[in-house]
Amino acid sequence: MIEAKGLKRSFKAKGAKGKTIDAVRGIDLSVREGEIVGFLGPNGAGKTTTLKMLCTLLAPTDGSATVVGADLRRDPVEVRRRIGYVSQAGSTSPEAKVGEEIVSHARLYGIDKQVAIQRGKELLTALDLAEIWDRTCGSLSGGQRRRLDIVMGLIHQPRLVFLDEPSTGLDPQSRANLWNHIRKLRDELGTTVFLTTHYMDEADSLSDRILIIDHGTIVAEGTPAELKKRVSGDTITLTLRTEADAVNSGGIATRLNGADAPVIEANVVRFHVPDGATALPVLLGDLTKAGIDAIGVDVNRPTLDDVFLTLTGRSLRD
Ligand SMILES: Nc1ncnc2c1ncn2[C@@H]1O[C@H](COP(=O)(O)OP(=O)(O)OP(=O)(O)O)[C@@H](O)[C@H]1O
Repeated sequence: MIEAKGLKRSFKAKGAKGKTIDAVRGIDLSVREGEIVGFLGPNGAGKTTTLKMLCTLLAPTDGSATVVGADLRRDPVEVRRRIGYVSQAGSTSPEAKVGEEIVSHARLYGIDKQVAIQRGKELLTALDLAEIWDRTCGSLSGGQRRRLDIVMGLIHQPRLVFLDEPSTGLDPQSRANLWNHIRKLRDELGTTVFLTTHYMDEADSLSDRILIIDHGTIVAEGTPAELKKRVSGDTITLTLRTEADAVNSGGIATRLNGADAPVIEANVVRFHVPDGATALPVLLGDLTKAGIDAIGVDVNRPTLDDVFLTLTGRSLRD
């Protein structure tokens, strides 16, 4: 669906003569049919610039790409026909009726009015919006409007859709609902989805594969589970009855396969193991054998923020 090599985009910095900002510094990326790929990075990392290049809205300074089989530089018109693009700002005007917006948008792609009405109604139903055809766009909730934006982006049946920060501004319930609908689109229509986000929970729960971008460069890629495995493993936190038990437990913990040096604070012991789920029964067995009674145990899996922190030394939240 996407094959990009050395994509680069620089901007002239305002006010500073001759100075340039390297927003995207030569990235390679590849997206397979049917995948949901999340492009995750902090503000200013280069996500929107990359997306706009792939959607033909911004010319690359260097590099090349094929998008749904069409060459980005030589055949941008064909790329545009084959993709859907849902911008952060959305594409509906508040006073227009939903049905009219859908039909006039479809007409831009040369779609016959009757076909547009039929497809529009099917897509609205698929996104749980069956009843809104005659409503004005401005009367919809934030979550409904985002889903309507997606309907507009899909009206010409693209095989690949780009979503720029799809859930920005939505409450937690509407975000989770939107994610379910995006997954359903992929499952039922087979639409490939490429989305940008700076929310790690969005990337984590929605993406089959994540590309992490920082300062215009892709710093890691993989499934959410693969990326988290790159962090020093799971954290086990043991709470014991006494400080002496904590010291003894620390000694037992170091004998676990792949465990790092434990940090002991009063009656709490904290350390990392490659896989908490397999280490825990062994640890609890060893503690029982030593006559030590743990009063609390927690296993925490790394988050994508831990991944970003390990890779860049900064938090995604900063
Ligand atoms: N038209 C422009 N002129 C000058 N600089 C720009 C322009 N567009 C983007 N930049 C700069 O390029 C860098 C990357 O911006 P971009 O919008 O791609 O980041 P982003 O990861 O999408 O961030 P956000 O999450 O805030 O949307 C930033 O430093 C930004 O200030």
